Amino acid sequence: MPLMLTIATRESRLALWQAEHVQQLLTVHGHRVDLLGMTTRGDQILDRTLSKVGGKGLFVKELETALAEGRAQLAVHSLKDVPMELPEGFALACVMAREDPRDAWVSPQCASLADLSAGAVVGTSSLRRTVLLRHTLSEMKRDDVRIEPLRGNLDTRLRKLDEGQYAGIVLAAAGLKRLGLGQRIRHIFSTDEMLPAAGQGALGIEIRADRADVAEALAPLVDQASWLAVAAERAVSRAMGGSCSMPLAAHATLQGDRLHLRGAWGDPEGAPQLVRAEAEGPVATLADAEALGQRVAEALGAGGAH
Ligand SMILES: NCc1[nH]cc(CCC(=O)O)c1CC(=O)O
Repeated sequence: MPLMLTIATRESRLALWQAEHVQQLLTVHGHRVDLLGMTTRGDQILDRTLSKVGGKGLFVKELETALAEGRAQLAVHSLKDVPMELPEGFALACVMAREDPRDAWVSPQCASLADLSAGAVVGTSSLRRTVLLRHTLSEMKRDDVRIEPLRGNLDTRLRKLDEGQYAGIVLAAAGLKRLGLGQRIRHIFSTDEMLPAAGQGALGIEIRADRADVAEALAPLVDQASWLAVAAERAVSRAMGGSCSMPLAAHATLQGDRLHLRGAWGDPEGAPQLVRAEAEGPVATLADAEALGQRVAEALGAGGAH
């Protein structure tokens, strides 16, 4: 049955692209879809790293209020920014086909980390990227390179790079590609070089748990392979008490019916070594995928991650 739907969305260029993408797909399926743009606390606070001001929830709370009040029926999220546990009454109703999950190196001067001059500054605020970069730079004997905070939406981050505040920055390839900025990518880190964040590159759609009709409308947009992979990744974060204040990477790939999941953890204040773990097995359901995530989390914990 065709529905009249409103998508609550943040107003960054990336969030709007993502909301419009879902709007288009639902329109093709016969629904009438409007957008409701809103500013979240996470968009307003730009001077502190997210882990210090309350983490991922900052980007979704206002959107959830709009769902609760019936001003909107869907919220489209970068799954990476969605807390592991949704509040009572909300559900993740759809995970869509994943974009490139990897991290990208963006730099006007340096084709790769190897080109960085002595004492160069690299920008990122993600604890995960920080510990993975420190690990790689330490292996390259490049402890002179400094990693400094970089916040703001994609355009802001690129502007800060272009103003010369950083020699290079690390961003999700997915966001750059979605906004047609793929030509700014100098190098895409392989998942061996830099293990992605749980959910990176995947879009998730949140609804009110009591809206079975909306869930049904979203069913054609679901990509089950992507959902299995991100369910396993998010289970690693969840089992580790995850928030974005955790220097944790988790990435899964599906081959046939077998999911291969890798996790990595680093101590932001400690040695540049990483704790790594992986698991592999057949998955038919989200619960199977989550059990694999649980195993990797336990192995990371046994290896010293906390
Ligand atoms: N934390 C911000 C954020 N959330 C999702 C993306 C990229 C798109 C995605 O992962 O789907 C980004 C930007 C970035 O990390 O460079």
